[in-house]
Amino acid sequence: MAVLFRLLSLPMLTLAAAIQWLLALILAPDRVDSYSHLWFMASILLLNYSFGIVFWLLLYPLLFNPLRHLPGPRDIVSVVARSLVVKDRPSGDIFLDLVQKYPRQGLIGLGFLRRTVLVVDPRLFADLLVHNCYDFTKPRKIGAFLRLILGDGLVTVEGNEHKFLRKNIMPAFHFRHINDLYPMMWTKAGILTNALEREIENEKTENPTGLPVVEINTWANKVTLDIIGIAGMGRKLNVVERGSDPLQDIYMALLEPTREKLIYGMLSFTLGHPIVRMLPWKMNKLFYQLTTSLNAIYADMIQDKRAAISEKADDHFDILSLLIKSNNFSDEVIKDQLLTMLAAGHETTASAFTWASYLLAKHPQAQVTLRDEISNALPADSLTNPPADLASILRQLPYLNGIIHETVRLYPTVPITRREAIRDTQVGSQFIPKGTDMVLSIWTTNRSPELWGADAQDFRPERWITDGRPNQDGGARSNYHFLTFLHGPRSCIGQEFAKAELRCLLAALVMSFSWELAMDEAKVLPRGVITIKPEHGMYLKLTPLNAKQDEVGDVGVSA
Ligand code: HEM
Repeated sequence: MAVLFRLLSLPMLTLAAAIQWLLALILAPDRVDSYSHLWFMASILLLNYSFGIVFWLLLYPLLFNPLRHLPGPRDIVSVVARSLVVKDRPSGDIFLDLVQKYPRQGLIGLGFLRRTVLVVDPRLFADLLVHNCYDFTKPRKIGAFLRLILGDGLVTVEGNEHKFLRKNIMPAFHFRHINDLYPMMWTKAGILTNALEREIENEKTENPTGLPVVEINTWANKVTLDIIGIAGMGRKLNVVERGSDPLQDIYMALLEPTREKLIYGMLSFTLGHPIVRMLPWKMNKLFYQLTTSLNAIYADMIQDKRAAISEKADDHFDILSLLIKSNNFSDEVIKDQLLTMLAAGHETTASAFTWASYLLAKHPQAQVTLRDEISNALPADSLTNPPADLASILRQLPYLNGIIHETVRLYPTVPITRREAIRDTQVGSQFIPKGTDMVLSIWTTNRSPELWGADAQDFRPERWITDGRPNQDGGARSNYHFLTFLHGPRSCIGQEFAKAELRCLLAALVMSFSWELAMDEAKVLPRGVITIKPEHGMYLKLTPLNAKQDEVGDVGVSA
């Protein structure tokens, strides 16, 4: 099949036309001379290309494609592209509709040419994500787009380069190391609640008759950036206290899900970014400027860190120190890892925190239950005076952990992922030819009634609790029914880090405020090119529970 693809590709058809023209010149020069050479060549090219078009658009999909028997829609604009720009409903729901339309299928074929496959049966995920993991890579067009923002970091590199990097970065995400980060995360959570109280006070002063309302997603981005700033680079960014930071401004501008950005992402995924980059479109300039600024900021940070390490003024165990001290990587490679860690490590968790606040606003009783659980487990002054075993207390709280897992089940920050087969391979008993685009809808799997039962779409933190203790599978029959962090060698390296952050942030928030939604619920729509966040922000009315707490001190990390 791979040979067929190569033989009938555009360059090969062009080469064949050139060879036919030469042969004609040698074998029948008189007949060729009776036409203009240009006209003759154009006719041969047209003939070859027409054959290519008939083959690829008709013969291949109907007679030769090994995926032709798969059930599924044969639309010209694939559902994958349409899902990015769908209006008024979550993009992931389009795949849920599809799975309902083609019930009990392991694989669903997509698009007219049947070059894309939606993997539905969780038993097949193991082949894609674990057993034959390195037979698949991120699709080239998507990889090129991701590289704009994430550089050649852990998310975008492939094969042996990926194995080597992952092994070297893994120690920063070790269980013990995450445990050591809890006090810092807790302090940052306290700083956030103080900042929120101040914002509410300011709003009350400025507008005494109005309702003090807070847009929580922006605050979530600030606090998670502060946390990854320390864990990733040993840097105190202090965005929550300072109100803004160039890094935060750049990430907001890059990842804010506007319609124009969604269309830009969709076109880059379908046509390829090199083509989109040639269009006279202000988005190209914007992306270029933002990513150039990011690269410059990280290059400076690496210089500073190298200087601190060589002066022995750095005893941190952050990701940047770890990579520099390993002596395995150039500054360029390290910069790309920072690009990846900072983006993958703050926006994702910020979004999960935002969705958890939303779900708790919609379910006031769950908020009360969580508050009771936290106040029974932690002393009242614990925001300023945390217990020594904070990490183990928070890790064992059933309702807190249930809320976190249920939130990321219903709102997986990365709702869809794709892979391209880089060689002929197999998923279950289905032969997958090289070049096939495999789609995994995390959103659909996590919300599937077949896998999670009739209440799959409901918010039920209790499904993550067994005999009063947190469980890890939500009562599902297989790990593969919960895909939020994926599985296997390309699973999320930061999942325990994210859960630790969410435990601290949610516990601190629920200890300090009660809250309700302060916007029209119809406007709460998850949207984004790579990760999802609320398209119109998340406005909450927060009511402080206690008198203002003492200012929370800063963490002992030097810049
Ligand atoms: C709720 C929060 C998070 C969610 C839902 C999430 C989800 C994911 C998913 C689905 C992937 C696989 C993407 C793919 O292959 O298509 C992934 C990979 C990754 N995540 Fe996360 N993530 C979260 C938080 C974090 C954090 C906090 C960090 C770092 C501090 C992080 C770092 C990474 C990295 C480096 C990869 C690439 C791993 C590899 O390919 O080896 N993530 N994440």
